[in-house]
Amino acid sequence: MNPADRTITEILATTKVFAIPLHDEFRGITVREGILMQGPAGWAEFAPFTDYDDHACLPWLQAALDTAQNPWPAMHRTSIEVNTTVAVVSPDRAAELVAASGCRTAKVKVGGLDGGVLRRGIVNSLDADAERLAAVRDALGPAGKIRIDANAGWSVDEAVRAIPLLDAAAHGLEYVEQPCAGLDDMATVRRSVGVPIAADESIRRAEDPMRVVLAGAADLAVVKVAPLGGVRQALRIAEATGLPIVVSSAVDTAVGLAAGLALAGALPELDFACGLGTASLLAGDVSSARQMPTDGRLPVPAAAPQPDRLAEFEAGRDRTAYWLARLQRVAALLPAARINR
Ligand SMILES: O=C(O)CCC(=O)c1ccccc1C(=O)O
Ligand SMILES: [Mg+2]
Repeated sequence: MNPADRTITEILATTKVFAIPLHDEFRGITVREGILMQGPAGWAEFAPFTDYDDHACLPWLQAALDTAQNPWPAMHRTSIEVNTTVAVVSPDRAAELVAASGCRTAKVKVGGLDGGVLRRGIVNSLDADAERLAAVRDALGPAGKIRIDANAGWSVDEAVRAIPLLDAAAHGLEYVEQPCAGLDDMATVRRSVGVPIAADESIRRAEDPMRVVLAGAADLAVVKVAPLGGVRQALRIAEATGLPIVVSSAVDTAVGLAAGLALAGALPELDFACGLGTASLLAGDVSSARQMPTDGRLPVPAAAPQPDRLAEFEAGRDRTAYWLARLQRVAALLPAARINR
């Protein structure tokens, strides 16, 4: 075994499986689960959603191994402005969460769905979305910014109808994240509405993120460390798009959020608040060094924190077995040159 492969084997032997309850259901989940692992550069998180197949989990593992093995790249700033993230909750709850966050930007889930799962019946939920947005505007005040995320839940017609309506309800939207699934549909919506469009799933699940740019599908790119294969890889992709970047979390623990903050810190330009204010979605965390925004900002970390609270959130026997088996299957997919030379 060469030294790099030996380190990978050693890192994969340090795994701890966590399970943390969420305050409100998000993306159809109520408990966030995943694996932490430790390498020479520190702790790293591997927590692909359970609906991802093994192949789709590969970049998530490469990202974790990269974090465990290598220090962050050079930083261009010391703190990051973040949005608070509002799940599909009641208007009162949305206002309460936004007010408590201290953030000046809120990202609100819309489209009657909360995550990548398509759920039709948008006609019934549009009113609820509008009411939630009005409540968030009240809580933020006129100077605050509101962005919405439809998680690809709309057809072109639905998006073109919903966006002006929600823009009015929010008294102005900063942008709409992933209104539709397809690149051509995104481009059509982008040409048809007066609100900027951000691509998330179109970047994160794509074979080639550059197709978003070629299709004219977005004004901004949402970039997440884990699905793009690590901080360095995400940095390369972000720069290649030439678009303004919003670094976002996958509802990570303090360990995963540190990698997102490192990416945000390393970007040469960063003009929009990032989606890294997600710690408050979790009912607890693996580390006492939680990434909770102060005045809407988070510090850029020197390294991922120690998971000194892990014992409180250690997963049970069955879920631990599930995650370790999953990790083993995904590790077997690592490029051969890296694992058994
Ligand atoms: O961007 C944010 O504010 C939080 C991250 C977020 O919304 C998210 C978290 C997990 C999975 C998907 C998404 C998403 O942006 O669609
Ligand atoms: Mg999104």
